[in-house]
Amino acid sequence: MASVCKTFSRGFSSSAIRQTTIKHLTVIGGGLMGSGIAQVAASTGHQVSMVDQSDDILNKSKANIGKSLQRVVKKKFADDPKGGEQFLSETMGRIETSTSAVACMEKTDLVIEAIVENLEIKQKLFSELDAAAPKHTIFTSNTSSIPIGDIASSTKRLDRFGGLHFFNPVPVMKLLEVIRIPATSDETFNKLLAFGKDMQKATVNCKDTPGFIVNRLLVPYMIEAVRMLERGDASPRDIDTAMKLGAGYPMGPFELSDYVGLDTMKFILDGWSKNYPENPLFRPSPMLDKLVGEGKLGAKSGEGFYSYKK
Ligand SMILES: CCCCCCCC(=O)CC(=O)SCCNC(=O)CCNC(=O)[C@H](O)C(C)(C)COP(=O)(O)OP(=O)(O)OC[C@H]1O[C@@H](n2cnc3c(N)ncnc32)[C@H](O)[C@@H]1OP(=O)(O)O
Ligand SMILES: NC(=O)C1=CN([C@@H]2O[C@H](COP(=O)(O)OP(=O)(O)OC[C@H]3O[C@@H](n4cnc5c(N)ncnc54)[C@H](O)[C@@H]3O)[C@@H](O)[C@H]2O)C=CC1
Repeated sequence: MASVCKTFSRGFSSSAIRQTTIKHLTVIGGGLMGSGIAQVAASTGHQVSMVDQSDDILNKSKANIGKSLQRVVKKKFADDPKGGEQFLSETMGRIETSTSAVACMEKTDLVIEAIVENLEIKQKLFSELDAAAPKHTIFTSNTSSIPIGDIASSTKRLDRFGGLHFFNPVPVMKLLEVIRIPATSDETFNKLLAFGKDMQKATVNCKDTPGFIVNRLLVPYMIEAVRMLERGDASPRDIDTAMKLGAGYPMGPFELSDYVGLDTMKFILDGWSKNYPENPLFRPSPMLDKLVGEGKLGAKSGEGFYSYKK
């Protein structure tokens, strides 16, 4: 049943017709991506359960969502502070937190998984959820690089499995890649596309190919920048300046690497170099391995290619 819902997300109209019957979703992982997905889902009228491994992490995730919403409110409600307060409290009120994904399954229409980029851990999670979730519940992963089919193979609901790949920062980036595996039913795929519209994202249809569309092009570009640094051809600052001023990118490749997380970059590269050893674009990077080994994961850890310590 279509219903009218007020939405306030950045850059879009303030009211929209709801496209889907997805009312409740469970976002698993409250990190960089999960918290952004939970925020946008709640601000577009969905009830959200956000799951992570501890209450400590979840409290930080909620605090980050609060900060990000303040930025939205500052802009959208510049002349209406009361409306801004109401929007903030209503949005936060739609997000509940839990340390048990299984416990959230009973009431959920859609699962979006945004945990660590590791196939075995994702498969273990989904096989547990498959046993607990109602029949109609659709499962999706926000993976950057792992084949959706490999993750889905841990469940018995291949027709109700797909990929929803958001971009960082989720409240700002307008794109959503919607991925289908051969077994995804038309009904599921159409529901995912409609959900993307409800989230006020522009959707593109993707096959389950490595990196889908964006990362198949972006990962080789970012790793080539690291290899340029490894060869001593130019400094991170000069490479970043060159790509921003010479190619119009909002961030240079080193700023973006620190922003997405060097651990995530390494997980992607390790997976692809193992699966496609013949492709030189995907071979490991000693510099990336060293930084991650030293715990330098980018902005989130205070240091990566650049330092963020105050
Ligand atoms: C080898 C492996 C590599 C791949 C790894 C996998 C990654 C993936 O799977 C897929 C990805 O996500 S790839 C990353 C995609 N994201 C990008 O490329 C971001 C590039 N950067 C930007 O767009 C801007 O610098 C950015 C928007 C971030 C910041 O913009 P500015 O520099 O202009 O800074 P601000 O003036 O602070 O922000 C501009 C407007 O955006 C609002 N904003 C920023 N962050 C926000 C946030 N977290 N929440 C809410 N609002 C936010 C900010 O308020 C401002 O708004 P306006 O005042 O309206 O302009
Ligand atoms: N960082 C980025 O720019 C992007 C990342 N992605 C993908 O999104 C996923 C998450 O990435 P990030 O948010 O960057 O990672 P992150 O490291 O910021 O957050 C991951 C969260 O998952 C939690 N977690 C790990 N195992 C869990 C489990 N079994 N149950 C519940 N929670 C668990 C962790 O405690 C952590 O809070 C990955 O698959 C990544 O490839 C997709 C698009 C962009």
